[in-house]
Amino acid sequence: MPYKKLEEYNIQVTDDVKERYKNIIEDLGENTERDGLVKTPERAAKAMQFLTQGYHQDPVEILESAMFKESYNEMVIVKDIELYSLCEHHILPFFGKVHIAYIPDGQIVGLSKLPRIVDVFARRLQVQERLTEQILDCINDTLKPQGVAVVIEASHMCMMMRGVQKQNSITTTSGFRGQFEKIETRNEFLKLIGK
Ligand SMILES: Nc1nc2c(ncn2[C@@H]2O[C@H](COP(=O)(O)OP(=O)(O)OP(=O)(O)O)[C@@H](O)[C@H]2O)c(=O)[nH]1
Ligand SMILES: [Zn+2]
Repeated sequence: MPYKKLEEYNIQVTDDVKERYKNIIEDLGENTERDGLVKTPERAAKAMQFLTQGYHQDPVEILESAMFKESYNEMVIVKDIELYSLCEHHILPFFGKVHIAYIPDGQIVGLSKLPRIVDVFARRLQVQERLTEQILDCINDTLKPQGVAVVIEASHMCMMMRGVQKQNSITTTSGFRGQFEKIETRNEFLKLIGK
């Protein structure tokens, strides 16, 4: 089942993670018996399951559920897709925007499926580079378009709240397949997304 609903948290996982969060919160110097914190281990366990639900979802199934034969063979761009993911080194958020383009080769995909597969890969422990490639490869291998391009611009909380503490740096990653390996096509895409 591709989309996990809030009531579908795994009870066993919630219980296990809840107990571990309780220990972590106490180790960090807090009192898990005080009013505001009594339910926090359970809330955190559910939040983390939500934020990592991508491990249990199938992006190929999502794309294949809405592919349609069409002769349109110009560039299709969905830009400014909101991104929220977790850096695998610190388990802190990184967030920003994803821009996706593809040139169909006989079939198009339902537009909403592109942000949906972004979420499937983003809701895992990630690095921005791998996230970029996974989105790219999934579209390329499933839809088999003439070309596909992905650009991600993101800010990493692990570089903002801690570590180097740089508030304004933005990391850009990109990947291009097929027609987008040609400089003119790539430039047209970059121009259309305002880069
Ligand atoms: N390439 C890449 N690096 C990331 C990403 N998210 C976080 N990092 C980096 O992962 C690195 C982990 O480096 P370590 O030296 O092991 O960890 P650390 O001591 O906490 O490093 P600092 O963040 O520099 O304090 C850091 O440089 C992070 O900035 C990502 O998506 N891609
Ligand atoms: Zn990090």
